[in-house]
Amino acid sequence: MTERTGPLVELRDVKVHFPIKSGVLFDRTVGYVYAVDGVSLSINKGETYGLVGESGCGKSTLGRGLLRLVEPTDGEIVFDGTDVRSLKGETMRRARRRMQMIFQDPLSSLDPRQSVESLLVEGLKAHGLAGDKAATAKRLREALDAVGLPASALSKYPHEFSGGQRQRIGIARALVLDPDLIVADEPVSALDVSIQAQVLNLLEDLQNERGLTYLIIAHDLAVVRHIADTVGVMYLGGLVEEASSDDLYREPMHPYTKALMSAVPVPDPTVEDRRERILLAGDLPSPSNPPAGCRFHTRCPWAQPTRCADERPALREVVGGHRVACHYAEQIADGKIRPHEVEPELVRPDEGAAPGDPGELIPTP
Ligand SMILES: Nc1ncnc2c1ncn2[C@@H]1O[C@H](COP(=O)(O)OP(=O)(O)OP(=O)(O)O)[C@@H](O)[C@H]1O
Repeated sequence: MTERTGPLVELRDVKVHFPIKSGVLFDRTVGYVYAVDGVSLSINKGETYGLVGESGCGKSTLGRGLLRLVEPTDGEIVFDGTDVRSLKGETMRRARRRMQMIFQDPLSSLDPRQSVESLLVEGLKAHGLAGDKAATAKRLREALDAVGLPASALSKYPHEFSGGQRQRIGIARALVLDPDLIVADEPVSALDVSIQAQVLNLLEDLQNERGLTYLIIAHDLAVVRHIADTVGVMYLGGLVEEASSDDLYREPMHPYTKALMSAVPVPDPTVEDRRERILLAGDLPSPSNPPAGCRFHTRCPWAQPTRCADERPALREVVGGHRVACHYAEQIADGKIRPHEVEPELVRPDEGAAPGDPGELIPTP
C-alpha cells in the first residue's frame, strides 16, 4: 500500500477562460469560453483522483491548467506547498519535471519519425538531465522495464507497436523524468477493453512501487471506478460532486451524476437492473454562454423554481466526505423532492420498459 500523507496538489477556485476573438485581425474579444470556472479540489500524495464528465465539460483544460500547459485565468495551483502560478523560468521547469502528462491517443502524441530512444531522451534533454550517456541509457532501460517493454524497443518506432504498447511508451516517457504527479488524460479510451485493464493495472502497480499521485481524466465512469480513490464529476466547467469512489458509485447524490450513472451498464448481465433510467432534457449548453444559477438547472429533473435558476450552488459536504453542488441534495436523497417536468423521461423497468432498451424510453420533450 502506498504511503499517503497530506495533499500534493491543491486547486483553489481555478478558472481557465479562453477569449473568443473576432475582427479581421482577430484582435477583438467578443466573449469567453468558460472552460473551467472555479474548481477547487485536492489530491493527497499517493492518491488517484478520477475526473469524469461529458466531452467539453473542461476536464482536459483543468488537467492542462494544473500543469500550466494553458495559463489559468485565476485561482491558485498549489503543488507540494508552492503556488506554481508564481513560478517562472528555471523554478517552473523544475516543478514541471515533477508533473508529467500522458495522453489519450499514444500514436498522435508520439512523433512517428522519432525512435523510442529519441522520444524518451527528448524529455530528459528538456530538463537538462541527458548529460551522462551511460546514466541516460540506464535511465531509459529502467523506464522501459518499469512498463514491461524490453530494451530492444529503444531502436524501434511507434508504428511498430500495438496501441497498448504505445501507451506503455507514453507512460515510460513520463516515468523517465521520475515525476511525483502524473496527469493522465483519457489514458485508455483509445484502447480495446481487455488492453484497458492491463494499462490501468500497470498504472496501479507503478503507483504502489513509486508512490505516484495521479489525476486520471476520463469520460467513461467505468474507467476510473476501480483505480480512483476519489472521483470528481464535472459539468460545464465546474465540479458538481466529489466523493470516495465507493461512495460515489454506491450513492450518487447530484442529479447529473445520477443521470450519468443510470447510463452505465450493469457489469453482470445475469443481475436484473432495476435502476431508474434518467435522460436529461435538452442539449449541453455552450460553455461560452452557461446558464445563470446552477449550471445544471436547465436539464435537471429536480430543479426548483427561482433558487436553482438564480443562485449557483457551492460544492459543500453533504455527508462525511461527500461533496455535492446542489441546493437540494438532502431533500432529493430523502425523496422529499420528486423529479418533475421531465418526469416522463424517468422510466423504471417495472413500469414496462426493458432495461437498456432505448426504444422504451420516452424522448426528451
Ligand atoms: N485552446 C482553446 N481555445 C478555446 N477554447 C478551448 C480551448 N481548449 C478547449 N476549449 C474549449 O473549452 C471547453 C472545454 O474543453 P475540454 O477539452 O477541456 O473538455 P473535455 O471535458 O476535456 O472534453 P474532451 O473529452 O472532448 O476533450 C470546450 O468547449 C472546448 O471547445
